[in-house]
Amino acid sequence: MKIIGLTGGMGMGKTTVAGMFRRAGFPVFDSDREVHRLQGPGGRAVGAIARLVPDALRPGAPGGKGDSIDRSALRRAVISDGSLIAKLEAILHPMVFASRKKFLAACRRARFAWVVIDVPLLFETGADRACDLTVVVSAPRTTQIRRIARRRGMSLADAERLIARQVPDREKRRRADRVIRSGLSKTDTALQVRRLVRELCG
Ligand SMILES: CC(C)(COP(=O)(O)OP(=O)(O)OC[C@H]1O[C@@H](n2cnc3c(N)ncnc32)[C@H](O)[C@@H]1O)[C@@H](O)C(=O)NCCC(=O)NCCS
Ligand SMILES: Nc1ncnc2c1ncn2[C@@H]1O[C@H](COP(=O)(O)OP(=O)(O)OP(=O)(O)O)[C@@H](O)[C@H]1O
Repeated sequence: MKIIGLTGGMGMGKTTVAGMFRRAGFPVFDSDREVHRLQGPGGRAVGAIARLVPDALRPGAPGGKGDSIDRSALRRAVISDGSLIAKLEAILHPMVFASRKKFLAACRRARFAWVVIDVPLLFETGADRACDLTVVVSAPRTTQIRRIARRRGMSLADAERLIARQVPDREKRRRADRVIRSGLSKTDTALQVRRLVRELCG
């Protein structure tokens, strides 16, 4: 089984491209979604994160799945305390890694030829070393900023801080085996994905 490592800066269109791979029949592991699950009701990271940022604890409803993390409160805390993101990553990354390992083992058992792991910090965490092909989704900076601005709940200044923790787009493009350009229409992006899928699967 071969692994495609999919990455891209915030707002570049990674999740959209991952969806295109999924529709083409590839199993996809979505790291952001896994983080959200770990922070969601009864999630495994809730206790440790709540000890770090007590204000982010959202008590569960009676009879519900349990406590969860208020992501907006967590985002605000991350933004006001520069040392917090590294502590948060230290809690979450080993958990995400363990889930990814399980996902890959299940895909291997099911005899998939190719799978996709969608990892925002693919190069930053060294996850690229486990991949057979790395793909970066990239758009011009102005397009990236416009897309982030459109998303509710995150100001441009907040986005800039997370982007600053990411390997710059130019460096990602240099390191990746393939670049999917997402600066034009989604139809154009889908065409590039289709071309790559055809090349990989014959
Ligand atoms: C910072 C948090 C609270 C922001 O939550 P929010 O709901 O606003 O955003 P979401 O989780 O959907 O992430 C959106 C994008 O932000 C960027 N991003 C998220 N975490 C990080 C990080 N630690 N470093 C750089 N960029 C990041 C990525 O491009 C990601 O795709 C949250 O992302 C988080 O808990 N991050 C720490 C875990 C982590 O490192 N995640 C990255 C994938 S493993
Ligand atoms: N050609 C395109 N290819 C991909 N996404 C596009 C394109 N045109 C517009 N978009 C839009 O860009 C926005 C960001 O895309 P998406 O959520 O897939 O990015 P992302 O890289 O996963 O972002 P983040 O890292 O912040 O979670 C979405 O609203 C998506 O619909």
